Amino acid sequence: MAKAGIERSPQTIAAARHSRSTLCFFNAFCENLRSSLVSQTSLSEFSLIERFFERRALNRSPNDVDRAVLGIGDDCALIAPRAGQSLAISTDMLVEGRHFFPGVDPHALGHKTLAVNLSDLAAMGAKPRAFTLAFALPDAREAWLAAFSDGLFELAERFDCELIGGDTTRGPLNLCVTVFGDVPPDLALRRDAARDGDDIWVSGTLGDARAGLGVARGEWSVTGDDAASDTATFRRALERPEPRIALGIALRGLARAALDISDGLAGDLLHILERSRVNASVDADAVPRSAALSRLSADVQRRCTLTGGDDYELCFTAPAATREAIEAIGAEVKVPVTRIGTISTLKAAADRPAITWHDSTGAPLSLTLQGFDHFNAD
Ligand SMILES: Nc1ncnc2c1ncn2[C@@H]1O[C@H](COP(=O)(O)OP(=O)(O)OP(=O)(O)O)[C@@H](O)[C@H]1O
Ligand SMILES: Cc1ncc(C[n+]2csc(CCOP(=O)(O)O)c2C)c(N)n1
Ligand SMILES: [Mg+2]
Repeated sequence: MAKAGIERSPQTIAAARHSRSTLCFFNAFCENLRSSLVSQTSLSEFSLIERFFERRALNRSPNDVDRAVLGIGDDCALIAPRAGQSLAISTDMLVEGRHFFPGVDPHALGHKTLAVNLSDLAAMGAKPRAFTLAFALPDAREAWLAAFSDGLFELAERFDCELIGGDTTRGPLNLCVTVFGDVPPDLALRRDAARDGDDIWVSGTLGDARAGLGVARGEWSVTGDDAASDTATFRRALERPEPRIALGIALRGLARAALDISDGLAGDLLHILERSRVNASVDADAVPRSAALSRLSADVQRRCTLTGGDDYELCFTAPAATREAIEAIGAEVKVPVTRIGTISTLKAAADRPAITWHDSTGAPLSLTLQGFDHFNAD
């Protein structure tokens, strides 16, 4: 919640102009201004914060008991932990060229910046409460900021998640959110809780976001009668993921381990296995996919569903005795849930946890799959 050192007062500017002794200061001020966040034709840093972020953050009832004790405007925000609950905290950063293409729709970017963070709360079974937003912008364009903040706050308001602070600076486009949520500590859906015999489930469908990335990069193309709507499906999945908050909360006390699939099923499921010290057997054909993805080649489907990142669906394990309850929850929160495999014990305590893949006939598949890795990325 630091503030960049930009001089704002017009009186200070005038005083500097009329004093030789302050000439150096005035030169420094001019230099500062040149390299500061805003050009003379656009917004100042603080009017930008006030107009596009602080005003909307305060657009809530002052009597709302869920609000922070102290929000935007001080050196720190203050939030009080709730009785019997832990604060779930997570940070995710989006960098232009790494997480999104230059020139992406700013409304979609605002949505995704918060959505990927809320998704981590969903994966813990936590209820969103507040967030901070730190960003670097190359320049302060009003239309861009208006669309970005609309996309951000439309999602924040849907999940009653309050913006309580942040940091604003000039630089290559980079957006970082920290989210805070509430979860009773003994009901949090942790990665280390999978047990022998658990079913492995995923929500929604997997692979559309990776299919959208492949289309945008020209790795494959979409053809046929449904080309326009399939392309729109993939693009929507890539740009506007839906955090599965209601599902995560409903799974408290039923699911054992959970995470959100940001780096691809193969890599992310392995995180559960490593934390829980167990193996998994997965039916690659059972992994749910959209009708649009089913129209791409079998190879592309497998690559997108098993290794594609950016889906933000939940992968969770649960005892077989909870199958009906989990189906009922999926119906209640209107998110399809699909069983794709089973957890088993390691053969020897020192073994590295692994996933064995098979097809719908049970025939083993020899797949070498890797999740998204920033330093070894696909
Ligand atoms: N620079 C860092 N310092 C400390 N902990 C980190 C750092 N980067 C990541 N972590 C921690 O490592 C763990 C895995 O991080 P990761 O970012 O892969 O989370 P994820 O939920 O698997 O993926 P995503 O980033 O897509 O949400 C988390 O507990 C995270 O807090
Ligand atoms: C332009 C562009 N290039 C690549 C991708 C794919 N991608 C980037 S980061 C990531 C995993 C989640 O990130 P993190 O682990 O940092 O949360 C994925 C799947 C994209 N969306 N846009
Ligand atoms: Mg996660």
